[in-house]
Amino acid sequence: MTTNLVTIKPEGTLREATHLMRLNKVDALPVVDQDYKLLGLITKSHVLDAFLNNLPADTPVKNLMITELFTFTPEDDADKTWEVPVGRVPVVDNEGKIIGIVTRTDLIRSYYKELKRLNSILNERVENYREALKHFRESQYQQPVIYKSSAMEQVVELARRVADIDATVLILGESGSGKEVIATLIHQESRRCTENFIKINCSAIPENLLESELFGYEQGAFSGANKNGKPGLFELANHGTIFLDEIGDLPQQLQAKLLRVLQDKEIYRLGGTTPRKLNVRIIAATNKDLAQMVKNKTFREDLYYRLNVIPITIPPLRERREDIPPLINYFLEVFNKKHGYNKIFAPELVDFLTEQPWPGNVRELSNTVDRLIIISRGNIITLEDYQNLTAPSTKIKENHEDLSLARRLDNVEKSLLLKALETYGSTRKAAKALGISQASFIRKARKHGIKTGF
Ligand SMILES: Nc1ncnc2c1ncn2[C@@H]1O[C@H](COP(=O)(O)OP(=O)(O)OP(=O)(O)O)[C@@H](O)[C@H]1O
Repeated sequence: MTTNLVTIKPEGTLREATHLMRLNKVDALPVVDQDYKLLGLITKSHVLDAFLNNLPADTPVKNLMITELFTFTPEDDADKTWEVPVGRVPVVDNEGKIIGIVTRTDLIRSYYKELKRLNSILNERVENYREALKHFRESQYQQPVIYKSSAMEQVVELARRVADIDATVLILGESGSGKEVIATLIHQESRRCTENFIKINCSAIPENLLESELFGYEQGAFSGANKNGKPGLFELANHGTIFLDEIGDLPQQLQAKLLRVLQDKEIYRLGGTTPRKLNVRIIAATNKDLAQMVKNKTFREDLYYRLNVIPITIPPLRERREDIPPLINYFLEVFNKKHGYNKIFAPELVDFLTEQPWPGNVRELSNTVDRLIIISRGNIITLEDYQNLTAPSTKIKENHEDLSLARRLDNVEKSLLLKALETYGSTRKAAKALGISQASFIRKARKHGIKTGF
């Protein structure tokens, strides 16, 4: 309601009323006595009628005002304004004194304000749900943890034990050894399992986008940003778990921010000044030697200790070869279903893969099973199928007596480079797996005509 009232006394004249209405841009004036008791109301149409009827300008308003008024008390619901047949309703206290006036314009203005406020809350909510749903769908495909070795049994047992202690977990292990699988297990076995499990690969997102991805941004934080602002992954993980994969690749500036989140349990969106309280369980993972990175000063020591509350180390597959046969069976089931086959491994191939030093990790084994299902002709996948897959060029050429040792070594080198690149997806990781520098990997790849993107 409007409390800043312009009123007129009953003795006030038509001239004064016209002047007051024009000056204050109002369409009506409450007529009050010296104690501000409401006596009546004079409106623009009364004034117009008076002049049309040639009433003199000094006629007192008490002669024209309406006295049969709709009024409200301060406790009345403003919505009642829509129920009365007039556009403005004076508000009076229990002594009959006027304390304000409610007009339909007032109502529309306040509805408009409220609508804008609700709209922005709604937009923020919708954005939150949309993002959460996206991540939820991505994590829909849940898979079991397959193992037989006692080494993995210990890992799984520890993961289950810490699942319900809300402490931060740091999972260490080579690339493709199953760190994400264990992180998922921890979330699923924890009290937070009905909430979001948000995964983020810190090395997969460009450094300049990572901060807004993690912490979100307020509206207008930067050009090109969503105009309603955007929640970060931490907010989406609220009450649930966030899995920070490849934490060793987190840029230094964000290491400081993450440390603050861990300490204060709140975040600031980019461009924001109000903190948002968070209740998120953090699981981090890396294939890097974080302790060494701390020594080299490329990873903050304080953050390392905050993350390393419960370390879980996953041994590489070559150190737990008993897991290979059940993993093969599991991947056969998955990929047979995917490709519509019903193939099996010949027992000697399973023995061969279990006995020979397996060069990769679980991811490579999974890729190998997938490809063997696709390329093998029969329903039984044989050792020969595997040899054809892993070193086709060397195998064929071995039959040619005229190949020199240098050529043969070249062929082996080429197929190793190709396989590493295919398995690890980047020259950096492939080079690391082969124990050579990235520059040397790229040089060798060029020599063999392998495209690396450089
Ligand atoms: N014990 C397991 N049982 C079933 N599948 C597994 C197991 N371990 C790993 N995998 C599968 O192997 C692949 C690699 O596992 P995962 O992504 O968990 O490895 P990672 O250590 O997180 O890898 P990166 O360091 O590259 O992120 C995935 O497809 C995963 O489903």
